[in-house]
Amino acid sequence: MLTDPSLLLDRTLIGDRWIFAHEQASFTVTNPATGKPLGQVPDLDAGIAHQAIDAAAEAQTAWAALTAAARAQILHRWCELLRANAEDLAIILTAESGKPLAEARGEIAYGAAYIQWFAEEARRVYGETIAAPQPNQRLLVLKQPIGVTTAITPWNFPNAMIARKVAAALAAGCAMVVKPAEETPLSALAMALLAERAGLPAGLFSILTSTQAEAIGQAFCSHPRVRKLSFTGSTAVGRQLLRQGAERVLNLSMELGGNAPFIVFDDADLEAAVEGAMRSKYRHNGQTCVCANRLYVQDGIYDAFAERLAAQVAQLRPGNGFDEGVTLGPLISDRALAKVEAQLEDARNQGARVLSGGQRHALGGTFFEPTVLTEVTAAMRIAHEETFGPIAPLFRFHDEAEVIAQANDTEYGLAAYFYARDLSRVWRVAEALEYGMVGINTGLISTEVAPFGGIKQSGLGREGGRQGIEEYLETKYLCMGI
Ligand SMILES: NC(=O)C1=CN([C@@H]2O[C@H](COP(=O)(O)OP(=O)(O)OC[C@H]3O[C@@H](n4cnc5c(N)ncnc54)[C@H](OP(=O)(O)O)[C@@H]3O)[C@@H](O)[C@H]2O)C=CC1
Ligand SMILES: O=C(O)CCCC(=O)O
Repeated sequence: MLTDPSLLLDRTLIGDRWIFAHEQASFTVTNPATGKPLGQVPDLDAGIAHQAIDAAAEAQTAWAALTAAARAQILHRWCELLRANAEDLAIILTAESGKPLAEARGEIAYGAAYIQWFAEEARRVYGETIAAPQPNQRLLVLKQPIGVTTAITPWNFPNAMIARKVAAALAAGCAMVVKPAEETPLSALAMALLAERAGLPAGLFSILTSTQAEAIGQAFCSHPRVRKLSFTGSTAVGRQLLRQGAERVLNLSMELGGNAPFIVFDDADLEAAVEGAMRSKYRHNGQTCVCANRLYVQDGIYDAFAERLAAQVAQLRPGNGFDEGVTLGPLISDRALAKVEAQLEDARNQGARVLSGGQRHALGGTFFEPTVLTEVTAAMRIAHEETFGPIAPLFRFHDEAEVIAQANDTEYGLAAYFYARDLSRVWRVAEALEYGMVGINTGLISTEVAPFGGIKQSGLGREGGRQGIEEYLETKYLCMGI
């Protein structure tokens, strides 16, 4: 099935050494759509994490000493290889994540775009001079790479979440050791192989395939050479890593959970709002941190919106991501399925009405019917918890102040969306929403050129945009007497 079968790996790269699954403990990667095994990868422990970090420390100094242009050249080559092998990478990604092939192709393009972006940004790292308070002083600010960095990434974007961390780190002159999610290590391994083929020196990008997430997290937080940890995943694990990192005052970037409100005002373009809701809610079957989680619709168009949304949702086709016409894959795990079912049951018990879907899909496994719920209220679990699944709960609201208060009534602050045409309202609402990212009359906000990240308990720091490389740079002030 793959044009280049060597991209499907049963070994991982630690420093300059490829470690094979058969050499030691290993684990099986399965296709969530079929439950069938895809292969074995090494199950590495904290001891190997230390080795990877030591190798990173050894390689990083020489890497940082290269010119930005030289680092950029290797990143550009890596990006070209990702693009040249895009179809194979998308196939691997669909197989391990369940994402429909068209979405997987989109993710490979998205990941490659981050690598290109940071290859370009490598040459745009600027210091500054400051007007000195004394005539015999000169004050300067330098930017220097932070050093050895680590990352822990989730299963929902097995390529792009790694790409946007490691490309920024490498561009800045850092090395990175990555622990990918246990469910989706194969995309990460293919990326590492292509980085090696692009000429990236050994040690700068190691992949720790492992089922021992907690021990690896502890190794990343405690090893004295590690200067930074960048994490994407649940808020609960993010909090734990923040606590662990506090011991060494570790530099931490956190991209955590969301509970995105999607607000439709009476004056919105109804068709556009429905289309935006479909894109935002059902991307990767609802399993992204920026997916619409709570849909607030104003009284005047509530029924029309609900009816149109349900009609669109009925067109979605769950199935194996490799099958023609499939638009929704399975949920990633039984745990994810149980969470979706529990939220749905709670909502129903408290009076929500199922307009469409509402149960496990006839396909079995972890497939769930795309669902639209009406008459949802703030008392329900679904109003407060991230769903990470294909349920669109519709809340009814009357006025702007009320919906802003409800939208902000959450510990999360990642993405928010709204549809409105009145220009004054657009500004008011955009400014009042307590979120790191706001989509206005659009359901898709992600791009490599803009800063991605959240406020409140959705995270710390930004990825992508010109801000992304800053996360991997230290600021050094020089005070010179002359
Ligand atoms: N912000 C986002 O993009 C994401 C948010 N989520 C949210 O989190 C929920 C649960 O998803 P889940 O996949 O379990 O997310 P987790 O936060 O558990 O997993 C994300 C990554 O963290 C690793 N990890 C897990 N526990 C620890 C630990 N104690 N120390 C260090 N690393 C750890 C995981 O490894 P391993 O795979 O080996 O367990 C994985 O690589 C979702 O339903 C969703 O609400 C989930 C994924 C992404
Ligand atoms: O869900 C996530 O893990 C965030 C990535 C989504 C995106 O970049 O749009």
